[in-house]
Amino acid sequence: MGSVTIAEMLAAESSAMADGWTEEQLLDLAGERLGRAIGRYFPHPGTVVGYLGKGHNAGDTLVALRILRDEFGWDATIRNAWPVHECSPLVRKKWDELGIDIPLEHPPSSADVKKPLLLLDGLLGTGTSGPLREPLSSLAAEMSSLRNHSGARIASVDLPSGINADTGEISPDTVTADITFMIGNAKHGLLTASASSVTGALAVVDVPPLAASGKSGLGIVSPQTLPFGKSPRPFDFHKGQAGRVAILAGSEDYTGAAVLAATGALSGGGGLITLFTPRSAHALVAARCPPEIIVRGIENPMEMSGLRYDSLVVGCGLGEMNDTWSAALTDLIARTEVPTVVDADALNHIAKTGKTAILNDRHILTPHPGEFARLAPDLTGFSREEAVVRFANRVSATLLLKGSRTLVTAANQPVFCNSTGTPGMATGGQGDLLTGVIGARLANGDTPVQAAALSAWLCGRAAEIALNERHLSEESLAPSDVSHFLGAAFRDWKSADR
Ligand SMILES: NC(=O)C1=CN([C@@H]2O[C@H](COP(=O)(O)OP(=O)(O)OC[C@H]3O[C@@H](n4cnc5c(N)ncnc54)[C@H](OP(=O)(O)O)[C@@H]3O)[C@@H](O)[C@H]2O)[C@@H](O)CC1
Ligand SMILES: Nc1ncnc2c1ncn2[C@@H]1O[C@H](COP(=O)(O)OP(=O)(O)O)[C@@H](O)[C@H]1O
Repeated sequence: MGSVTIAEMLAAESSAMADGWTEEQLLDLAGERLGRAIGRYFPHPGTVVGYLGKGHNAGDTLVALRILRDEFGWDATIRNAWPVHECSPLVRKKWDELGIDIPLEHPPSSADVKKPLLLLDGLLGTGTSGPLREPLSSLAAEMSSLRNHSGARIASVDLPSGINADTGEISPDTVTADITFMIGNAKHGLLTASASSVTGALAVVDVPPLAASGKSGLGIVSPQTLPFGKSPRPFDFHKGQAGRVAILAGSEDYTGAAVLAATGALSGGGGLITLFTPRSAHALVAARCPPEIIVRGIENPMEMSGLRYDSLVVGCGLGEMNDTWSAALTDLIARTEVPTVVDADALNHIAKTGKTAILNDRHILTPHPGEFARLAPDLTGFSREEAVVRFANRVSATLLLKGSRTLVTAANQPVFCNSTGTPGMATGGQGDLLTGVIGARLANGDTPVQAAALSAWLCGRAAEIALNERHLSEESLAPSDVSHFLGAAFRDWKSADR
């Protein structure tokens, strides 16, 4: 499903109203679902402060505050830009229903509130016109200061106040959110690369009467919008059906990359995982691998030919290769008959040898921006969205371009933006784990685009869940922590609980 423009969102609202929905029913439904989505995302209740403008975005926020207080145990309070009598009639009604008579007159003092402190940005929604004006810009600055100096987190309602939700253009005072809960549909401008610095992670709050399919070629990876990967395994399922994953990874210098890829394949649902690694690294890799992984030391990747597997993963931690390994790796990638994830040093190998002609629709390429620039130096002047489309069409492969807003596409397909993840993932090894998860999903029969999109979502979600553990922080989060929470991420995908 493509993301929507504001005009398409308003058309969806008109169509819902033509079907008999009232404005208030839509706002109540949106606000209640929003409140529950926030309550699940921030599972430890503390103090939540709703920052209110005067439009319906404030109305959604008021309803969500009620849900967070009554169903999730948060202390709820309000900071308002305008006196209640200047707000829209529906906002006044929702304010009454919340029953908070006295809003905060000063910024919440982090010393006096129950922690954690969560700020809901309900200053502006789709009724935004131009850059933030007073009194909203002062409240936006206050939120920013609380985030930067007092450990507050910010959840934006529908969009970060100050952004243009059609173009992604950011005005100077735009609120910087940790996560943005988009009401009903993903908003086109919020998926653009420039917007990710203020939206944070993204979530879609499912509001069925407002669901619309936009004309944009940009979609979002979320359980609300993608209809696969939700069914339980059949009761008589066996490991052969979960698939055999073969991984060619590691070297004396990079043993961990191989271990993480294998761990990703295991936690991602692979049935039988065999890790092939240079013989010189075998003892070290085997000692660090989970016991479920079969580890084979090889002298030459040609030893893998003729073996039976359902997906192949190549590249993590292979390092610099001699001529024999280079030639064999090219051969393995070119001749593969199963879906094959090409990552890290295998991508560098293709860039160095210029052999992009060996790529086809069986390949899933997973470059980070540096690797992508090496593969496609001529595309550096294009936006990320434009560059992935051009490159995927050029090589006919599936492409996952990593980043805070990871993109997934394939030849002649829409571009999907991942919605999960956190800056805590900026640590070496997160990509190796992801590669292994993709290998497992492919072995389970997902299409290349499904496997890449779901795996990016799962790794990002697992990282978010890990950060709710009190002993972890953005600074301390490691790929091995993320792997521990892949199971919880699968549960959230299946139940669309994020
Ligand atoms: N669409 C749907 O189906 C549903 C939508 N829903 C929700 O409603 C939200 C949209 O609500 P909305 O239309 O009331 O607009 P919203 O942004 O809250 O306020 C606009 C007010 O702000 C002001 N203002 C504008 N720009 C400004 C600026 N730069 N700086 C300062 N002030 C500025 C402007 O005041 P004015 O300038 O006109 O005096 C205007 O009065 C939407 O995002 C979603 O959350 C849900 O309830 C479910 C159904
Ligand atoms: N700020 C961020 N927000 C969300 N995801 C991130 C962020 N930074 C990194 N990631 C994710 O972490 C992974 C890093 O991969 P990569 O750079 O290949 O690491 P490595 O090669 O060291 O394993 C990618 O999946 C990327 O999308």
